[in-house]
Amino acid sequence: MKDTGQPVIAPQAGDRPAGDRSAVIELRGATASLGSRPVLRSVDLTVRSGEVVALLGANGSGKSTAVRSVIGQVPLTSGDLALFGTPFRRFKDWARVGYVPQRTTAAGGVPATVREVVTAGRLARTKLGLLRKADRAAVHHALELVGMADRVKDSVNALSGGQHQRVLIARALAGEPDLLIMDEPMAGVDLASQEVLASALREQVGRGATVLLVLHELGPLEPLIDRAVVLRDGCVVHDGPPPEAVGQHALPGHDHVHPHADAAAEPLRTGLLS
Ligand SMILES: Nc1ncnc2c1ncn2[C@@H]1O[C@H](COP(=O)(O)OP(=O)(O)OP(=O)(O)O)[C@@H](O)[C@H]1O
Repeated sequence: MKDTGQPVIAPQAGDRPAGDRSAVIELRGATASLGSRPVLRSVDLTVRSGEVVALLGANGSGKSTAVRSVIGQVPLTSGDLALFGTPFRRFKDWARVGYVPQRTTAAGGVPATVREVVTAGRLARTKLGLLRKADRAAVHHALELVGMADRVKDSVNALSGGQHQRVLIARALAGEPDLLIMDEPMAGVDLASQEVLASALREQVGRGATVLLVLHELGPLEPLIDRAVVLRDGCVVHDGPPPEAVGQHALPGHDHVHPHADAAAEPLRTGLLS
């Protein structure tokens, strides 16, 4: 196990045996286009039960498209996808999957409360949409995990960007997913929220969830990550141990323009894999 200088609270990546665990996500030769532009080019990506995999790459390399194809939002033009061993077209068990999309800066039009948003993440687990005691407990636990249990009655529009992101993550956690997919969960999130999210994720890993994360840097999640898959121009160029904490920024030719910077501001260059 790496000495990260951080307190060890829950299992770290190296603690979990690789074994021959079953594939939770299996993408084989996946090709996808957006408009006329090929965005994924024969991507192979396998995530096994209990693994935490980071999907890395420069802006526009196809990371979001890859995860959106896994949840069926972007159709594959060729290749195969299976979830929990079931071919995608027959897969119905969406209650097992939690998804946190890439954060947008657009304010929501409907002023939902924190409780409403997080409860929405539990609906697929309920019977006929009726919340039982266990459902309410799962919603409360998810809110506690992200440190938002005292804000249940607040409108999500009243929250900071980091708090808003915590609520979206709580929504995904409320369903107690076996597979958690998050697209840049730390982007635009303040340091305090990043720490809260890292510990929430640690709890998920501790209970055996499988996790696929799109990241532009490993940051505080680094100790949890088993494997990194790096995309470049829609192709997998690395599938193996995660780059060292500063390694990805140190590699030659890296230049990542942060996607969430204020459009009017000078782009923040973090130097990620390109
Ligand atoms: N709706 C769309 N129509 C056409 N092209 C698109 C669309 N959405 C994304 N693209 C293009 O597809 C490519 C891959 O985009 P994608 O969002 O998957 O990359 P990414 O690696 O997640 O990038 P980022 O780090 O900026 O989020 C980019 O060149 C992008 O401009």
